[in-house]
Amino acid sequence: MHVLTRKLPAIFKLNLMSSTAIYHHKKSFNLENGKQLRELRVAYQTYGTLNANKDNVIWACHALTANADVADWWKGLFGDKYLFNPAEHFIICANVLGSHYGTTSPLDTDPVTGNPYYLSFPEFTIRDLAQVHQLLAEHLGISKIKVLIGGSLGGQQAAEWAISNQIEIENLILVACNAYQTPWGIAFNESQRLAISADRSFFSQQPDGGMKGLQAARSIALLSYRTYEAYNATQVESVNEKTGDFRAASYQKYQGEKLCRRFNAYSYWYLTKAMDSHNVGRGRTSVIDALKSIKSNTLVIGIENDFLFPINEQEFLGKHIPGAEFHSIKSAYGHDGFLIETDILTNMIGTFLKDSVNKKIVKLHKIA
Ligand SMILES: CC(=O)SCCNC(=O)CCNC(=O)[C@H](O)C(C)(C)COP(=O)(O)OP(=O)(O)OC[C@H]1O[C@@H](n2cnc3c(N)ncnc32)[C@H](O)[C@@H]1OP(=O)(O)O
Ligand SMILES: N[C@@H](CCO)C(=O)O
Repeated sequence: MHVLTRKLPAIFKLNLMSSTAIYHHKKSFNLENGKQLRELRVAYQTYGTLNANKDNVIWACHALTANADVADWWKGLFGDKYLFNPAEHFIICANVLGSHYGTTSPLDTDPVTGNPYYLSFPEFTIRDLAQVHQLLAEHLGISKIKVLIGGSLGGQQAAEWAISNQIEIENLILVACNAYQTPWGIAFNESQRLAISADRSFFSQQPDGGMKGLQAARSIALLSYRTYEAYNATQVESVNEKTGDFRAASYQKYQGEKLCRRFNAYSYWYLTKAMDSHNVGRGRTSVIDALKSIKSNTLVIGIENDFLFPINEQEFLGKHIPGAEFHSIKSAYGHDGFLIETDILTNMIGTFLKDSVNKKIVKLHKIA
């Protein structure tokens, strides 16, 4: 199978209007669990220019398998002709800790042993991912973010970062995410890790170890990202005569292979564990108190038929984040709709940001 022999992907497809950079954090990075990474490298991409007032920063946090090139994976919302465009904004997106698209990951060499980490990479949490964003912001001299946005695992990071209150975040946009990972979400992730660990090559500690397992993991994950309706709309057979070789089966295999062409099982393993760790209440008085501490103007968007992060999870965020607006959208795609329904997101977010500017003007008038 080609999935077992394929080389790891090139780190980035370069985007012409953007610039890609690496931040080398010169000190050790302390993880929430008390462990340390002696070296930390963060790959990030910027688009546009920071203005003189340093108040045009749009920071996007990516989901499980994406990378720093937000104009590629969130095209329609980010890019030249879109709501978040480089002519107006200074857009930043960093590849998360543990992902191999340029940031320190299990495929890197452990400076202590001189060998690649693979399964000796320390576990990390969503809070650690947010802390890495904070370090990058400090390195870039950014003390105010106009809009912090993320969907799914990206939204989890954005929520954690906002709660940490280390940087001013004027507007926070949380899409298809939650305040803590539910038993349902953890069960999906564990099932995917079971698939990976059933592939004994995962323990070979090679860059392409666990690829058959990763293929199965993506197939399981896809069921949580999509819907019954979507499969009926796209994978239904045109004839009744078949007893095998079904389209839906080939789709699952293909989607698994497609991920294996651009991802690795070790990053996937650690990132799903980070997702499981998500709980904004950990070490704080409660989940609700943590949400109540958010100071940003917040928009929460949920997808009505999101099977993985059901809409009640976003309603909960909207209810407990002070002054938050909550909206729901319909998407045939279910959870993955957050990556695809960019026209709806553009309208919703555009209106929210305009209203937020108007509210600010009214507030200033009142003060004057
Ligand atoms: C460096 C990089 O690679 S950038 C990384 C890009 N990805 C990310 O950032 C992660 C976020 N993105 C995603 O999760 C996804 O791309 C999404 C959700 C946005 C869209 O998912 P897609 O897989 O593109 O869409 P969809 O589910 O409609 O599947 C279409 C694909 O399945 C194939 N397909 C459809 N039906 C079948 C079938 N019955 N059998 C086999 N293949 C099938 C199509 O030919 C198409 O193939 P292609 O992707 O090679 O063109
Ligand atoms: N489809 C997304 C995961 C769902 O949030 C990704 O591959 O990053």
